[in-house]
Parts: sequence; structure tokens; C-alpha cells
Amino acid sequence: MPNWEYLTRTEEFERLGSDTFHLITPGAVTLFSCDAEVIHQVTTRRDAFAKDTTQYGLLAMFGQNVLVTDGAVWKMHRKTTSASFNEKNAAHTFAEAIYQTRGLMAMYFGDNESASGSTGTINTIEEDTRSWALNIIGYVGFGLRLFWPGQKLPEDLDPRIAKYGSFEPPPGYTMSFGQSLAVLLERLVALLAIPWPLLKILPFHFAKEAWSAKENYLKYMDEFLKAKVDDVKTGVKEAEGMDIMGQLVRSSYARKATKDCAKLDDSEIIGNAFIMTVAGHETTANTLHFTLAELAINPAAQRALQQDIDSLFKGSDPSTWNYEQLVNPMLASYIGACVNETLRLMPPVTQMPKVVSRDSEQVLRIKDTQHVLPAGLMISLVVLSAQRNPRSWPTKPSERTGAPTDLDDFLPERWYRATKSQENQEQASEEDEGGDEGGYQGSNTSASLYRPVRGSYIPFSDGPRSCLGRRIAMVEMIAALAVIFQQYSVELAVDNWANDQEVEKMTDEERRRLYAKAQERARATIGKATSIITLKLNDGEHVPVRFVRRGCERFVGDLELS
Ligand code: HEM
Repeated sequence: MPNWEYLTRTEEFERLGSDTFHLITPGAVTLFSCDAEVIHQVTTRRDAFAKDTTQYGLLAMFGQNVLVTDGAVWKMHRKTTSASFNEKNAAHTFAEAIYQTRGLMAMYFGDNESASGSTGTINTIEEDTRSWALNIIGYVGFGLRLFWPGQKLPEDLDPRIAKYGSFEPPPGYTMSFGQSLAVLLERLVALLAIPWPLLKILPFHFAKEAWSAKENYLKYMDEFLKAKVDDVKTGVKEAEGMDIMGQLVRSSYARKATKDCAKLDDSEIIGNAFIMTVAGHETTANTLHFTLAELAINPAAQRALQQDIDSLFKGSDPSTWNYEQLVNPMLASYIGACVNETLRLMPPVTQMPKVVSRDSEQVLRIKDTQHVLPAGLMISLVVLSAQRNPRSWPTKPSERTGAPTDLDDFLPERWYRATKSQENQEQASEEDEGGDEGGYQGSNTSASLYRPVRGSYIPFSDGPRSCLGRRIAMVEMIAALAVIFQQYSVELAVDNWANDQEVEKMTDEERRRLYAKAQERARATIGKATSIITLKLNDGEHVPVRFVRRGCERFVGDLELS
């Protein structure tokens, strides 16, 4: 059953009485596990348990890249691409995320905020967080600045940025760069599933759009590549900031290949630039989207978040925020706890495919027993269930639903629980296979917060093949939450049941009852999310919200809402 891990949470494992089971179908045998110890062994022993790249092959459509390769070829891609993922670039991404989040809020409120201090009802929060992530990925992947509708372009803008950041397609194109990227990512499933010669002639709107986006995108890529190669050849100094494609061009064209570090060819440069946009777009967008929705559903969490933001930033202007000084305190605060909690409940990648080394059988320890797994056995690490597994996470009965555990509830406070033992983590580091795989080497969560047992919290995977972009993804999301909640609150829209004048006249009790309906509906909508490449709401589903200036809340301010 597709999407079973989200629909059933941990029920299938409970029903079978085991955190690890085999599923035997006519075509294959697959081992499924949500057991932290199993996950830890599989993610950290890369040679014994490889990534099942056969499931990602189509993502090489524009060129081989770090996500879809394995073995020595993967190592070469990883080494070359990871050079961009350093703290200096994380700081640049932090600044860009602040800029883009302010652009998003300005789009919602317009130049003059409405007298009520509130936006109208927003039904497009999922699309808007996708645009937010796209604008940042334009910067991360290509060093470009993309703009929001209605945003004035500065007069002294670099002509290259003006050309590619504009909403109008430049001569020779039928889509702007931002639009080609957005449509390409939106139509990714069609581009992956339908052979291109067929896609080109299909008479449907989606096919025409997908084809046109692909053609425009590839043309942009050729143009970018030529321009960046020319820069290297003519000695143009590297610009400050993140630009993965530029860095790949530099490392491939500015030096000779060595035994330790091979050079990427043009198609591999384009392939890697593309895969960064795929890997970093929906994942980050969905996490911000679900965090905003959960905060609208949980007013007490929102107030705790704002308290931490107030004490961290003391009302300062976001453009003055200093990454080096603030990143760790932010990750250790309620801001980090909210993002961790969304990634625990709604991980964008809900299952991770692995395979037992095709060369030899491998031993896997499950509950103190050694099991021999045959070469080539498929494994699925069920991220979603592992992150709600009561045998790995400290838990108590749910105060909200009365369920035996609170692991299906959004509770950022859980990240303030004391960590019982560091043993798992310390031992784990010794067991890790592989050397320096590049990219950020620290932990996913702040050392000051609860440290989950290793293998139980894997939104970014773990071990040598863990997410290359995890640091910048965290940085983007904490920057966005800080910018938004420093000045605004988010409330669920209640238009289905009452208009503004009716709400105005309501008593506190009536408002509480009204908001409870909106909470119930929002929880039901989120409960129907589906994993298609990443976990997100179904087409046509949305959680309607309003942003309000702090102090102008109608519901999430002082009312005691559950
Ligand atoms: C909330 C945001 C994100 C989440 C939850 C996430 C999650 C993941 C996961 C689970 C994997 C492992 C997939 C597998 O092995 O099957 C992965 C790999 C990867 N991610 Fe992310 N990701 C996020 C953001 C990003 C960003 C922003 C970038 C880059 C701009 C990025 C780049 C990559 C790359 C290149 C890989 C492949 C690494 C390799 O195979 O060596 N990710 N990500």
C-alpha cells in the first residue's frame, strides 16, 4: 500500500510485534525496519549496506551526480560537491534566507500593512513556501538572487542578476529562469515517468509545460555554464557567496585532475547543480510549511517560540543578525526545537532504500542476535516510524488525545528532556565507516537539546551518505522562523464558520470553540499528507492561515487553546 508508513505510523510494526520484518512479494524480498539499532548499523556501514541507487537512477536525467551514484564514482562526486557546504557559505545562506523571508512577508502584507494588522486568509502557504525555498536554492545552486512578485528590483542590480532574476523571460526564452525551475520541479514526476520523446508530443497541458520547462532550463544551464567557464578562463575573481555550479566549474576548469580529486565533466556539473535543486527544494519548503501549520494549530508552542526569539534578538533588525554569534543559540532554542519536531513528525523522506552489498552476505545484529542477510537483499529504513517508535523515544500518554504515547503530537518541549546517556552516540562514532565524506561534520541537533538514540532520528539520514545540505537546510529554516515570529503570529483561518465581524463580537469561550474546529480540520488535512518523492499535502488540500502583527492576534494571543 503506497504511503502506508505515514497512514499507519508504527501500527504495522506493532501488529507484527517486531520493529524489523521481511516483506515477500512475487518480485522481491525486502527487509523493513524502524529499529534504531538496525538503522544505525545500516546507515553507518556503507560498504556492507549501500544506498539502493537503482531507485534513484532517473534523477540522473541531466547528468550523473552525487545522489544517484555509488562506490568510487560517488566518492568523487561527493568530494567535489561538498566543497561548497562550509560554514562561510552557511552564513551567506543565512543572510539570503533572511532576505527571502522578509520578501515573503512583504508580499503578504503589501507595502502598507492593513489597518487590522492582519493579512487576509492565505490558502497558498504550501506554494509560497515552495517559492521561498526556490528563491533560496537559486542562490545556493547558481549564486542568483530571485525576487518576489511586486518586489522592486534595485537600480544598481548586477545586469546578470537582473536578467535571470526578472519575471520576464529574456530574449530567446519562453520562461524566466525562476519559472523554468519552478515548473521543472513541479512537473518532476512527469519528467521522470514519461519518456521524453512521448512527453514532447503529448497534447496535454501538463506535458507541454513540463517539456517547455525542461527545454528552457537546459538552455539556461548551457548559458550559465559557458558564462562561468568564461569567468574562470578570463580570470574574473570568484564572487563572495554560495554558487554550487560556479564552484564546480572552478574546481573542474581551474586545475588539473589528480589521483585524489578527479574533475567533473560538463554534464556532471549540470547534473549536480540540478540534483542540489531537487534535493534542497521541496524538503526545506515542506518542513517550513508544516512548521507554520503546526504552530498555527499549537498557540502555546508559538508563544514559547516568540519568547525565545525576543530574548535572543531583543527586537534587533534581522539584517544585522550575525550568523557566527547566533546560529548555535538559535539551534539550542525553541526555534531549533520546532524544526527538529517537524522533521521528526513529518520527515520529507519517509523511507530510505538500501541494499546488502551485492558482493557478499552481511551480518546484522537485531536485539542481540546476529542475522545473516543474503547479498543483494533490499532494505527499507522506515524513517517515519523510527521517529515515532516508543521503544526508542522517551514518551508518556498523550495529554491531547489520551493515546498511550505522545509521539504523534507536535511537542517541541520534548527536545528539552534530559538525555539519559551519551553511550549510543559515542560508540556510534567509532563504528562509522568511511573517512571524511565532506560537508558539515557536526550533529543534526544542538548539543544543548535532547540527543535521540542514534538511528532513531534520521530526517537527514546518517553516516557517510547523510544529507550534504543538512546544515544549510537547518540554517534556512531557523532564519525563516526567527524573521516571521519576531514580528508576526500565525493563526488558522476560521472563515468557514464565522466572518470577521462575527469573530469580533465573540466571547473568549466562543472563540475557543471556533478555533477548536479550525484545529480539528487542520489536523485532519495534515493527517492525509502523502509521500510522492517527499511528504506533502495532496493536490488541492491546504491549511488556510492568516498572519497577524504581534499584539493583533484574535486567537493565538492570550486565549488558552489546546
Ligand atoms: C529539510 C531539508 C532536507 C532534508 C530533510 C533532506 C534529507 C535528505 C536525506 C534523507 C538524504 C538521504 C537520501 C538517501 O540516502 O536515500 C539526503 C541526501 C542528500 N541531500 Fe538532503 N535534505 C534536505 C535538504 C537538502 C539541501 C538544502 C540540499 C542541498 C542544497 C541537500 C542535498 C542533498 C544531497 C546532495 C544528498 C545526497 C548525498 C549523498 O548521497 O552523498 N539536501 N537528504
